[in-house]
Amino acid sequence: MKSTVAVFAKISDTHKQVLEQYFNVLYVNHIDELSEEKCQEIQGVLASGGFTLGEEQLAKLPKLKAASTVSVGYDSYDIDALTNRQVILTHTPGVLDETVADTVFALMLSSARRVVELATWVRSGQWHRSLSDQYFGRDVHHKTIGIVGMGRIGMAVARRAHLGFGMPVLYHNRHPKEIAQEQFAAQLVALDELFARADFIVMLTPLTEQTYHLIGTQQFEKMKPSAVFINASRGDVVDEQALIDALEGGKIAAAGLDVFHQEPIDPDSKLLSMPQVVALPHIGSATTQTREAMAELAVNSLVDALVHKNVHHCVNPSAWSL
Ligand SMILES: NC(=O)C1=CN([C@@H]2O[C@H](COP(=O)(O)OP(=O)(O)OC[C@H]3O[C@@H](n4cnc5c(N)ncnc54)[C@H](OP(=O)(O)O)[C@@H]3O)[C@@H](O)[C@H]2O)C=CC1
Ligand SMILES: O=CC(=O)O
Repeated sequence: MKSTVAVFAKISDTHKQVLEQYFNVLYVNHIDELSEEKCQEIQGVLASGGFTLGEEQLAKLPKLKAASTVSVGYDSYDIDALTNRQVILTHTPGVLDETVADTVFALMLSSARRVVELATWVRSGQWHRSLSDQYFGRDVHHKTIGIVGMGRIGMAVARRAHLGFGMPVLYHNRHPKEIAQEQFAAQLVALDELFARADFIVMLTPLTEQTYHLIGTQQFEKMKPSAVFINASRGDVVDEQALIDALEGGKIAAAGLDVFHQEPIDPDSKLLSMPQVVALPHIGSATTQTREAMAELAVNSLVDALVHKNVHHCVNPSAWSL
């Protein structure tokens, strides 16, 4: 008999067909849409990053064995609660690295060269003569990049920076990443040193108890006034009010942000009124190809876990009991 899975993520018909081959599939927007009876049947969940799965939701899903998120970050999933309940969580590392690195470079280039600000200026009919120096931007090539979180995506950013843009690479991790040293001459430095030396600072750590508000006033105070801050990790890795203060006070030159404390961001946020801020709606991995590859991986991991009793890309393998 087929087991039942609930799908909270938006997936294509191809991926729906794969799931339907193996499972009774319930497509839902929110867990509250499911009757108590239906919840009792659910053994698997497929959801997006940002989906909340903790004690409260687990209490409603007594038969849950596996959850699969169409994201690499899993900070909205309570791993201890899942592991205590012997529910495995799988995610989608690797397949999105190059696309997210492209987004990071889009943020670096657009905030340094004032692309959004000046494109808006052209559209509003203000381009009457050649540009005066008050609108000039800053170079990206050959400037120093500082990557906080030299993991899979950090490496893809470092490759672009080193090979494509001739940028010296600094990074900060808890552990040295020798391959980054060998391939990109990347130098491991303390967080404060990275903030003091880099012209472009790129946040790429996961959000954890350790990285919550890792960046605040103390780090922004260390930055060069000409430096640009990029966040493509999670909003809460940064104290957002401290970032606003640093931008307003001219302590840093600009920011390129794909992630925020609150998503979607409040349209009245001060960040959105600052011309030196480029704000994107959390689109790091949002290309058709990459989102398809992520969904495929997430669907296959769920099938593997529940049907073939194999576990791939699991963040809590100690929960494995299937
Ligand atoms: N904007 C977007 O759309 C996207 C955002 N993301 C975000 O990017 C994050 C990174 O993804 P990915 O590169 O695959 O993850 P990885 O696990 O490969 O890399 C994370 C890196 O962060 C470092 N790190 C972890 N904790 C700390 C800490 N306390 N201090 C300093 N460094 C730390 C790790 O090194 P070490 O263990 O040595 O400290 C590791 O090198 C995701 O978790 C997600 O939040 C991912 C995809 C898209
Ligand atoms: O933010 C996106 C992810 O994959 O994590």
